[in-house]
Amino acid sequence: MLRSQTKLFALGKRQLCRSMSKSCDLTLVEVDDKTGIATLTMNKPPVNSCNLEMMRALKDSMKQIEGNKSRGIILTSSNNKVFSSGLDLNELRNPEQERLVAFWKELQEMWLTLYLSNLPTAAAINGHALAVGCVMASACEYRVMLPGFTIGIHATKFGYVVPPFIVNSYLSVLPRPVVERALLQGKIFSTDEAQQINLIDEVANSKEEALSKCASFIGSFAEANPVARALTKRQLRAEFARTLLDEPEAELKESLEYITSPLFQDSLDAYLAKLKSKNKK
Ligand SMILES: CC/C=C\CC/C=C/CC(=O)SCCNC(=O)CCNC(=O)[C@H](O)C(C)(C)COP(=O)(O)OP(=O)(O)OC[C@H]1O[C@@H](n2cnc3c(N)ncnc32)[C@H](O)[C@@H]1OP(=O)(O)O
Repeated sequence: MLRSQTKLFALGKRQLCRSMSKSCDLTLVEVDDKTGIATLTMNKPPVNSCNLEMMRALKDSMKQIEGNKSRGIILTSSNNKVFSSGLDLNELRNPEQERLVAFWKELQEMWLTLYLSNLPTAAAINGHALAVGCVMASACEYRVMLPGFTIGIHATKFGYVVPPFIVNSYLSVLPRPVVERALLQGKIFSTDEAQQINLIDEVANSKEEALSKCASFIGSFAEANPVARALTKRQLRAEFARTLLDEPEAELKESLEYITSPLFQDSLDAYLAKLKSKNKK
């Protein structure tokens, strides 16, 4: 069942099929009646930062789409400047333990749901995709990005030791030496740079074009048996998901210890202050 903060639209009929929410809709799902492809739009102003509720809405939307027998998922953003600014840093700052546990579990589950989705997945990256924003795009099978934006995992710049499943997200797209350098530098790539290293597959000049290229990619599996495709994908991806499938509690414990450490909290304070001061100048 759809959880709150998610809407399901049927594009062909242009009508709202189902809405469980009277508050802000963090995700929007539109299914194209002709192609059967679902577009999952992140819709959390101002910059699609992923707090607990956002990640839950994303996970639930993906499950809903899978349950509706759609042919594929295109992940995109309602903000034409920002695809996603990654984790909501406010969730990590002086966190309350119970919420932090729920938050981190939701990150693990949301990533597993996307990374191991039975359906073909593609990201129409119509804005900056930073940190977990980049991780979500990398978890998809195909990426189309608009020019003039940035993408990358810069966690080391704000004092975070990148956890293995995030490293693996990059490793499933990029060669190991490139991953090592990018993560250690906290490198953020321009659209052109991302295309040069194959972090993205194509560049599109508009969101419509990006969605269309993603739909063509998903359409390329028309001849594949969906069950065989899904099981083969799972087999190919299982190794990189192993830590979270087998030992989520261990990963959780390690991440929580790190997030609550003075080393990380001090770095985060400084980073957040810098982020806020940008808007006061
Ligand atoms: C714990 C680590 C786990 C694993 C390791 C690897 C993964 C890392 C985890 C993450 O994902 S941490 C998130 C890191 N993300 C960022 O550092 C992004 C920072 N944001 C930006 O660079 C910019 O906001 C932007 C390029 C995305 C968009 O720029 P612009 O359109 O100019 O918007 P503003 O900068 O004015 O932002 C509006 C508003 O939103 C606040 N904000 C932005 N990003 C975040 C965020 N990730 N979490 C919380 N809040 C965020 C920003 O401070 C502004 O707030 P005001 O109150 O000043 O309006």
